[in-house]
Amino acid sequence: MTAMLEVSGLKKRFGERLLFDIDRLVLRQGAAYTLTGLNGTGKSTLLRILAGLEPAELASVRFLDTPVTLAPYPGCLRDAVVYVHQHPVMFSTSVADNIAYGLKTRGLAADEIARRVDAAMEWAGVGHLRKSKPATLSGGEKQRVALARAHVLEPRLLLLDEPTSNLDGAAREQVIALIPSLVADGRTVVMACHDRDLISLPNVERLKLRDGRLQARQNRLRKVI
Ligand SMILES: Nc1ncnc2c1ncn2[C@@H]1O[C@H](COP(=O)(O)OP(=O)(O)OP(=O)(O)O)[C@@H](O)[C@H]1O
Repeated sequence: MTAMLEVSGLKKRFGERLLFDIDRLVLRQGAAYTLTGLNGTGKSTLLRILAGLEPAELASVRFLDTPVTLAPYPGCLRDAVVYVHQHPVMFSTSVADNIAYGLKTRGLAADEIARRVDAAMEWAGVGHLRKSKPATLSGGEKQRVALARAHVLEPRLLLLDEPTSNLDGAAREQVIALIPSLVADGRTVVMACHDRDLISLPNVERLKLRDGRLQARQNRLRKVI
């Protein structure tokens, strides 16, 4: 499978503290990964670095085999990588407006935006919330709207920070059920999480941050990368 993102020599420090030192990380096209590790090991920080939102020391970064910089990504890649925050911030207008926002900033035609927003809301099961104010949504509904808002942009790489945290029961299951379809169409998905059900989803590989290093686990094989 072709590499989507290849990062070498990634070090993150906060002041004197070296949070992690990753020799090499390769995320393949159309692959899904969970990023696990104890609290404070740096999962959110790593996602933010990969999203181009947080500076770090990097020896090299390649996106679809082209050398790029992170923080910031070049303009052409800003649309290709989407980060979904653990507690998504939304405009106080309506659910539909929030999902449409990114498409409007890209200058798409109004009928194309309407078509894509409808499809994304249906995909996430939030069509009935079209006119609702985000402040009135439950945690599970808000997370599904955030996923619809990311999905509608058709990113190549999706970085999800604890997509099921603070959810339980049906709300959690509804979010988990959306993940496999995100990987369709050759997208790459990385989810920082502690959720056993996400970790054990079929065809999801596990990246684990431990003692400042990143370990890749595939089935019973484990190697330090
Ligand atoms: N801006 C910052 N300045 C200094 N330290 C920071 C900063 N941001 C994060 N840290 C520290 O870096 C460490 C990693 O934080 P991060 O949120 O990435 O961990 P995490 O693995 O996602 O944790 P959790 O599972 O609790 O969400 C923490 O000890 C945190 O306090």
